[in-house]
Amino acid sequence: MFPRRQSLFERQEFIMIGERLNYVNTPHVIAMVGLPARGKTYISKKLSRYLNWIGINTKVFNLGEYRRHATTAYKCHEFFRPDNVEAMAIRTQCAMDALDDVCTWLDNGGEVAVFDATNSTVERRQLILDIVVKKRGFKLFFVESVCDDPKIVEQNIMEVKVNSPDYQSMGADAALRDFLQRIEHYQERYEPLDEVAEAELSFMKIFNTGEKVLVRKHEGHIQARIVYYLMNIHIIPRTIYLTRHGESEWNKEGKIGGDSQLSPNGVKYAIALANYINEQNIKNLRVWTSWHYRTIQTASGVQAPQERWKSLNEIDAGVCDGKTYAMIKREYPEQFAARDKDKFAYRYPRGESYEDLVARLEPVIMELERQGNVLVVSHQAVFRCLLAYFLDKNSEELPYLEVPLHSLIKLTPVAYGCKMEQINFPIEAVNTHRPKPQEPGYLEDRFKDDANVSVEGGDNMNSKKANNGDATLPT
Ligand SMILES: O=P(O)(O)OC[C@H]1O[C@@](CO)(OP(=O)(O)O)[C@@H](O)[C@@H]1O
Repeated sequence: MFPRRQSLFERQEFIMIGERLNYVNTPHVIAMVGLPARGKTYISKKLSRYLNWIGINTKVFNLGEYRRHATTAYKCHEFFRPDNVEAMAIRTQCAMDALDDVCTWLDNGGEVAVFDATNSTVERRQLILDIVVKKRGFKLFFVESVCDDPKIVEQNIMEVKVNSPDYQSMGADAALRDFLQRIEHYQERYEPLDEVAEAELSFMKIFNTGEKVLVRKHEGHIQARIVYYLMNIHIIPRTIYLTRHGESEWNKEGKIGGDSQLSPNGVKYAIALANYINEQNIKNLRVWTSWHYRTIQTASGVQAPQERWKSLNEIDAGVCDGKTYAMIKREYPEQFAARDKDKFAYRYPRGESYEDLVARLEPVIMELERQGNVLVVSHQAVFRCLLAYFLDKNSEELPYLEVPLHSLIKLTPVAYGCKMEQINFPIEAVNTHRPKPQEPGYLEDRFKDDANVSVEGGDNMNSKKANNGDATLPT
């Protein structure tokens, strides 16, 4: 019905699909290497979240969980002594079981399996190589985390290990002591990945959480992406602030897309936001906005260096740009129904899909990973994609995540994920969230018919008073 759009995004997606198809034929095992408390689980979970977000079906297999399932005898460091023959047999069996599950999962459509274990001896890595590559024909890439900074190791133990199921009924100090002894047992037999002795392996080594990185024999698109991603992440504490622009004139009218100005309430939000952020005195804050007028206007009072990102522009609604949902339903009923059926994959004619948007936002995520404190001022669909990355939401949930106007989202990295706080500013704004079909509100008047659309006031929109929330607003 609509002529095919020749955009950069389409070309990118074509390349990605091509590579994905190619890649699907050769599933990967990413095997972690390193002493306990070196951030292997952190890397595994984070990598898995990223790969799933870019559309590569990834799952983590954590050997500790297999061990806890197999026996309760691990509650003391003695279990991990290399000369504890009985325990060693259990540990080896657990590794075999986990690798079995890894292979079964990859046989059944999985694309990347992350094997989260110490894999700290040449012998164990050879075993993995035999099973994964020689017997099953999968690709194998090792990721070793090397850390000789006692402060980082102790911080890791206190943050995640003392609260692990291994130490449920033990005090923090006793757990720390026991865990340090456990590390010593591993240290006795630890053989770091060796370029010469293990010349046939593909791997990367990350020293002291990214201070230095060594990459050897990585091959193909997927390994290149993993290497690039892991080179960019850091663990320095920081906060990412996300906010949509203030309410725009088109938001009030229920129109999507465009480049309209802020409404009077939107201007109030811009002032309140700037006051709030400026009062916080956030260290080395950077501000990123899209190229749209409404985000630039919203961020204009924030005192910090500002950058404009075209990648942060709102989803391109193509032929539907400038229309209300009711108009789209009337003028393009098939398109409207198709979007409701699969909102993530649906691409607006001559526009974009949420899937396209994720691809467009990958460089933004990469740069956010590298940065310290950042305030991002962008749009509803863009933030759904970014939040799905940070909060590990799948592609079905993603297009329906709630990102109301006039609220500020604070994301702070914690142990294995992200803490999210939302500050709702008490400034009125329309509600632009369209619920899923069959959910309460789907058939609300504002989506049914546009006969009552008021160009001046947007009377058909459900005006929603933002709740007072936990905001401490400047006076
Ligand atoms: O994917 P849906 O739910 O339609 O939401 C995206 C829409 O949100 C809007 C508002 O309706 O974003 P925004 O105001 O943040 O720029 C539209 O411009 C955009 O098309």
